[in-house]
Amino acid sequence: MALRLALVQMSVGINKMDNIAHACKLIREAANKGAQLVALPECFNSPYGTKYFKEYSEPIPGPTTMSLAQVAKDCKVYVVGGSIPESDDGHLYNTCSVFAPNGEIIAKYRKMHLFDIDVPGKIRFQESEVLKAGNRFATFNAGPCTIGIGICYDIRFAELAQIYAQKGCHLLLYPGAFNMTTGPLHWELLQRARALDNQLYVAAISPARDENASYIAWGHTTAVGPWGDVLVTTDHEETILYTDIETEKLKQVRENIPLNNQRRLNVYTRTKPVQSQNPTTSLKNNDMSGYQIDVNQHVD
Ligand SMILES: NC(=O)CCC(=O)C(=O)O
Repeated sequence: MALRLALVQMSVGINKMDNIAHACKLIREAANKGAQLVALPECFNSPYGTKYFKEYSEPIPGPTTMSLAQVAKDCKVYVVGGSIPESDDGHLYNTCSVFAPNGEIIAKYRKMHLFDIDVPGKIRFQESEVLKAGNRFATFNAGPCTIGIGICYDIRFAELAQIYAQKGCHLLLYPGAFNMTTGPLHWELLQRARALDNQLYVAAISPARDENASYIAWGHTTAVGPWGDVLVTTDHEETILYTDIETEKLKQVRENIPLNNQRRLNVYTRTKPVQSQNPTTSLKNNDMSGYQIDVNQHVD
């Protein structure tokens, strides 16, 4: 049994209500062409940039998610609502909501790894200046598939994908907006790496490129199979890509190359986090100083 997926590489402008209406129109188009699950890009109701997030933010449920809930219900499709700037309790998050064909929100994921990079002379971006990171995984079931959600920069963290694989995911969806510096080399490579590491499907959904935007997206929405093969991809214009997710393929690849039975977990166990020496300070969410792989460990 297969799940027909539509990946919507949509143009995003500065008018929030127009962006929402455009997303709904494209979801209807994909559903009319037989898609059972329609996925939108990162930050589809707002231009992508720290200066925009507060102005475009809204609670969930709010105008954007209520519109997506309605279109999911009208079209009887799953909708992976890319991401939007979410406001909650005085904080902003980069959040993906997932809707069932009856319009209910069945999963919500807040970007866990914020996009903070500095490549001198090329790109500096610090999501953490305005956003707070989420701490929760999000999976849901659609037909034969279990699906895990990450957002853009999250794809760089192999651990997240591995945890989703352990949770039984067949497909990982990453709404994303890579840039013109990292996109050309890293965007597809990371999708293929996560797919191959975990022997599952991966898809990443970008906005279409707007050369006049302050942040220029790479585009190239893509889906990769469990063999690491690119199933469908595109350049940077607005378009909708379609592909079928066949859960049986995972079984076949995992029988051919049985990584899951061959891991040497006893050899490469992680040590537990050490307690802070100073009782007045505790480990922050992103403080990995207490974690390490014991490189001297060996098992005879
Ligand atoms: N929106 C993002 O998280 C961008 C991530 C990105 O471009 C990267 O290189 O990583």
